[in-house]
Formats: sequence, C-alpha cells, structure tokens
Amino acid sequence: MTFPSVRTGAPPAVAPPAVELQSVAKRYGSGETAVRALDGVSIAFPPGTWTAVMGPSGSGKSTLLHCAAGLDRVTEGRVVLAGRDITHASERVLTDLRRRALGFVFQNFNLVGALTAEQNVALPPRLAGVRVGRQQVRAALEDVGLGDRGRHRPRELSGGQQQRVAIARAMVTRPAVLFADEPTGALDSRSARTVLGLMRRMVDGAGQCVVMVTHDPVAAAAADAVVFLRDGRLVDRLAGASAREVADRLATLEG
Ligand SMILES: Nc1ncnc2c1ncn2[C@@H]1O[C@H](COP(=O)(O)OP(=O)(O)OP(=O)(O)O)[C@@H](O)[C@H]1O
Repeated sequence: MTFPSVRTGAPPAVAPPAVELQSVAKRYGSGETAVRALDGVSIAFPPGTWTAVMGPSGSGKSTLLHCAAGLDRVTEGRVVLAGRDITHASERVLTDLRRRALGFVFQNFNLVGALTAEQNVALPPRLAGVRVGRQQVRAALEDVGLGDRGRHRPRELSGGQQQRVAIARAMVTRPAVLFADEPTGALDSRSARTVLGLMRRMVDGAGQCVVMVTHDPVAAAAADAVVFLRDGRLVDRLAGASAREVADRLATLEG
C-alpha cells in the first residue's frame, strides 16, 4: 500500500518577513519647514537575509532604520516587525519588543563604560527580564573571539574589540532582527572585515535578519542586497554586487 506524499501539491513554504514597511511616509515638522524624510517606502526584509541601505546624505537612511525598529513613528503606512503590526503600538509594547526581538549595533559601539564586557553582553536580556546564564554570555564572547576579555571594560579594548562585544551583546538573545547603523564606520579595514564576517555568520548560521545602514561600499557588498534611497524614496536594488559596482551606483545618485 502506498501513501500519497504530504508534499504533493503543497505550495513552497514562504517565511513571513522579519520586518516589513508598507507604503511608509515619515514627515518631520509641519507647514513650510516640513521635511518628508520617507516618501512611500515599501520593503520587506526576510529572515536569513542581510540588506544594506545606502544613499546620499539626508536621503532617509537613518529614518528608515528608526521607523523599522519602532524607534520613530511613521506618519503614513504600516510597519510589521517580528510578525506584529507596530504602527500604533504603545511605547511599553515597543520597548518590550525591542528588548526581546531586536539587536542594535552602532558606529560608536554604545557600550556601558562602567561595565565589563560580560556585563555589557548580559545587560539587554537582564533589562528584558530574560534569563541568560553566565555560560551563555561567555559563549557569546567566545563566538566573537573575545573569550579571554570578559572582565575587561570598554576602555581596555580596541575599537574592533568593542564592536565585537556589541555584536556579542546583540546576538546573545538571538534576536529576529539586527539593526546596524554604520557598524564599520569607526573601524580599520581588518576589524571591519572581522565584524562583517560575524554578521554573515548571524545571517547564514542563525537565520537572523540584518538591516544595515552604511556609507561604505565594501561593507554594503558584504550584504546579500543593497537598496538605495534618494529623497526618501527607494530608487534601486543590487544583489550580489561588488564594492566597485556599489560605489559606482552610489556616485550616480550623489552626482
Ligand atoms: N528629528 C528630525 N527633525 C527634523 N528633520 C529631520 C529629523 N531627522 C531627520 N530629519 C531630516 O530628514 C531627512 C532624512 O534624514 P536622515 O537622517 O534619515 O538621512 P540619512 O540618509 O541617514 O543621512 P546621513 O547619511 O547624513 O546620516 C533629512 O533632510 C534630515 O534633515
């Protein structure tokens, strides 16, 4: 006796986006001085993908990141984050969601100077009321090659090491989405390569979604795709492009 395959005829499973912006507009101010920082942006960031956001200065990159992460409210449209419509969510819900589902990495690392590397990594889960054991914290630091620096404070670490602590901090709770704002902006090229390699591991190894704002074509080329903003609108997308191709595209937008 044969049984029909359960796969027969089944449509392929499509994972819902980790973050989605639907027709998002963001206006700052009002009247004559109003600035339309985002103007009808629709984009989905699937799990297990890494997208770089580029564009000329003032094109809306940071605004896009802030709206996607629920750090800033949209004026029009919808934002769906980790399966939840956050467009009108309360501050309390947003804070909770950020702590549980999101990681952040910034150009200037944003570590707490008075805390050790281990304490910095353990801080976000503690704030979210999520238990992470010492072992987990140490494993996160080992993962970024800093197993022997757990007791060091940020001032005792190089810039590249501080950014690796920030990545360990962003990874320890396995957030659905990592938002990175110029993560390699303050690093030498060797440290930048290390940080980009760690982000690649998060995406390929743990299926996390990375959304990264950058001015650096080399960093952007390490992502799966690069989207380009101009005057608050998405104007182009490149997948699998070289740093040279990314730089050329950016130059035409800036020209
Ligand atoms: N809080 C604010 N109040 C008023 N205008 C703002 C505010 N934040 C951003 N803007 C304006 O919105 C537009 C987009 O700014 P945004 O910071 O998103 O650009 P960006 O692409 O990240 O720029 P950069 O590469 O220079 O950091 C700019 O014209 C900026 O002046």
